[in-house]
Amino acid sequence: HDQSPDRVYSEGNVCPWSPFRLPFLASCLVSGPHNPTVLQSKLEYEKIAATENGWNGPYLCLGRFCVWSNDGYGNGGASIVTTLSSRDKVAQIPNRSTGAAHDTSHFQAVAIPGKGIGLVATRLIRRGEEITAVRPAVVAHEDLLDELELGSQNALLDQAARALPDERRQLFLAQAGELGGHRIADIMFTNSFQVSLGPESQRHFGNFPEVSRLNHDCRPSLVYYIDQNLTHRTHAVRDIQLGEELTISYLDSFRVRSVRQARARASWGFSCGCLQCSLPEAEAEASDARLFSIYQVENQLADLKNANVSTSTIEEFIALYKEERLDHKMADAYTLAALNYNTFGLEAKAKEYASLSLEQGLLEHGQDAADMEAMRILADQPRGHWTWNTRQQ
Ligand SMILES: C[S@@+](CC[C@H](N)C(=O)[O-])C[C@H]1O[C@@H](n2cnc3c(N)ncnc32)[C@H](O)[C@@H]1O
Repeated sequence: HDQSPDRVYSEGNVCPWSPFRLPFLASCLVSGPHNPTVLQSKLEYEKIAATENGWNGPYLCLGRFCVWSNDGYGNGGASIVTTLSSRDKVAQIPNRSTGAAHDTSHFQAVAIPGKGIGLVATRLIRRGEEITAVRPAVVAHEDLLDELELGSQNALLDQAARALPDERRQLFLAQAGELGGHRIADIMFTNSFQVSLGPESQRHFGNFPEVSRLNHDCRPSLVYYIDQNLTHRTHAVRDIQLGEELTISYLDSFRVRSVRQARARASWGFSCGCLQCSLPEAEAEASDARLFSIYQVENQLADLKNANVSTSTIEEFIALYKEERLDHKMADAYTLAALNYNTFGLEAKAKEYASLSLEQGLLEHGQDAADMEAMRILADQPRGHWTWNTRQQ
């Protein structure tokens, strides 16, 4: 079976169901009866078919999931495969957000030995710079995988790709696939990020073609988060030299090397050869041991009443993070340090680490992150925070 993008795209085995989109595929105008939707009533259809903030559709519904698309959304259009309630959430997001222009002048895509294509810096990039800010091309509800059989999942994803404007669809189809099989599903699984539209029941996969060329490193040069407007933002977490690769971490950075490598193989089909994974055996063992120590000390510090904690525990904790080169994970470490210093009534230290947490947190999580408010109080008025002087030195 030929799975080339062109073939999959032109198969036309699923026709747009919505009257808004019928002219979209010429073959569908003359094809036989095709109504795969499970919507029960005309009323239900009319409710669902209304255009919301540029979201047109549904083009196809299977189970409780439908496909909608919006040509004016974000970076050249997007399709969503989701439920009606999640569609409503997406429709509340403005089509464009400030600062979400995609400036590519500071990096370029090149072949990287053993990694396919990757992005490298075309100038010195300073820590803290925003590198990309892009909206998704395709967003798909995670529950598709549990609730629909494979053929239906693929039909919805095909329809989502088909409903994208031409240029956006070409960019989407140009992404790497690693796992083989159905081409669009492969693209989604190889290149997607977890996107939440609220509670767990609204977890989605988000595909952002402009950042799909970022390869993995266990100690990456960029951090990313996806904000409430579904904008995927990356920032440099350290200075990046001209010609150096821009990377993100696909994996849990706190796992030992063997686990990280097994997960990279299982999910993306590569053996991680990053600097941290390529350490000589003795150093790799020392790195694994440090990660275990971080886990233990973190548990101690998270209990703000733990009597065994001293200021040297906090110092040791921060030193372990730095030695382990966890530049991209410092926000939570600084938060814990600030809170613990405050429990000892050490005002200057509490302020210092709260400020560091705020600065790093903006890069890692954005300004809406959960701990930001507590850190703002601590950076400004440590004595006004409930943790002030609650523990004896
Ligand atoms: C999201 S894509 C990244 C861009 C991809 N290299 C490309 O050519 O489009 C993920 C795929 O890139 C490759 N990749 C990413 N990081 C890698 C690494 N550290 N070492 C080897 N291959 C890597 C794997 O093939 C993986 O499935």
